[in-house]
Amino acid sequence: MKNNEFTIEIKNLSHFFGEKKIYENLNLNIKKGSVFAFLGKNGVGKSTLINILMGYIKPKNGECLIFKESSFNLSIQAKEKIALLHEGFTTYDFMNIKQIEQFFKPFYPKWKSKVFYDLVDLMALNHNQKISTLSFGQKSQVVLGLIFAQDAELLILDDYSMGLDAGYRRLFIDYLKDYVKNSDKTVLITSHIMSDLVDLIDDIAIIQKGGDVYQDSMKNFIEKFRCYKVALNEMFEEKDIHRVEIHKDYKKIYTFEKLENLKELNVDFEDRFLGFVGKY
Ligand SMILES: Nc1ncnc2c1ncn2[C@@H]1O[C@H](COP(=O)(O)OP(=O)(O)OP(=O)(O)O)[C@@H](O)[C@H]1O
Repeated sequence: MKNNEFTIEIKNLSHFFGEKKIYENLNLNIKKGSVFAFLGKNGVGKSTLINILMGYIKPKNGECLIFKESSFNLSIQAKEKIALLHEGFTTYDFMNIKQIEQFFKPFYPKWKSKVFYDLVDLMALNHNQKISTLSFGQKSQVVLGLIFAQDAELLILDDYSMGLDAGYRRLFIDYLKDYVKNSDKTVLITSHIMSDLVDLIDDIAIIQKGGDVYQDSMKNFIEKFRCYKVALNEMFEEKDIHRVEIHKDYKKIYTFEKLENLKELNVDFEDRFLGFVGKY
């Protein structure tokens, strides 16, 4: 983290779809130079937040600031500094690889053609191949090339992993690490693939159905949110327990408390995340 400036400020944000509450009075600050992950199960409102941040949806209440400007009314100068990868992003399918690079280039003052071709050429495709004829994963790779080539100050990646194979996903994460290293670039990321993310992320917000949001640094969450394996008949005070997971011969207790005389299990981030939000 480079300083105390915020790239994104979300203030008292509330949003509903009809009767359905997505958030109520959500407050989040995303520090300049940090990687922030917005996590949660399917359908809790991750993409909705990104839609609000990009000005596609007007929230019922509250405001979001990006580079200190209202997200609903961003200037062109601010938009030029944001690269957005949206879930289900479709490119201009009728163009070929070369044409799409040429098409995007004039919109972004800091465009880096080399970055685009470095990424795309890893697939060893002919630059004259039409986007519509690429496989789903190959399309995603072209899209990521278009995103990184923008050299944006703020990267917003909504479910970046769609369709990428394991090798390319890792390559992408390595690219992202380089992108943020020694720079003031800020990244907001949502993903369902947790194992990729742990080393990369500074801060997390875990959103739950009904709008409850947990916020902390990744480091604190991993340190403070504990898992214990205990006998089925062992009883605990409700205040000590975040979630109980019942197995055939034992149960797992997930908690922010340090429970004396119990053996803490060494679980990975994905287990902790699932212990926090529940599996189903
Ligand atoms: N325009 C809309 N009208 C009504 N409901 C909507 C609309 N857009 C989203 N929703 C609902 O709001 C909730 C949040 O949707 P959203 O797409 O933000 O979830 P998400 O966390 O990104 O999910 P996923 O992980 O599956 O991508 C869902 O229940 C969805 O059905």
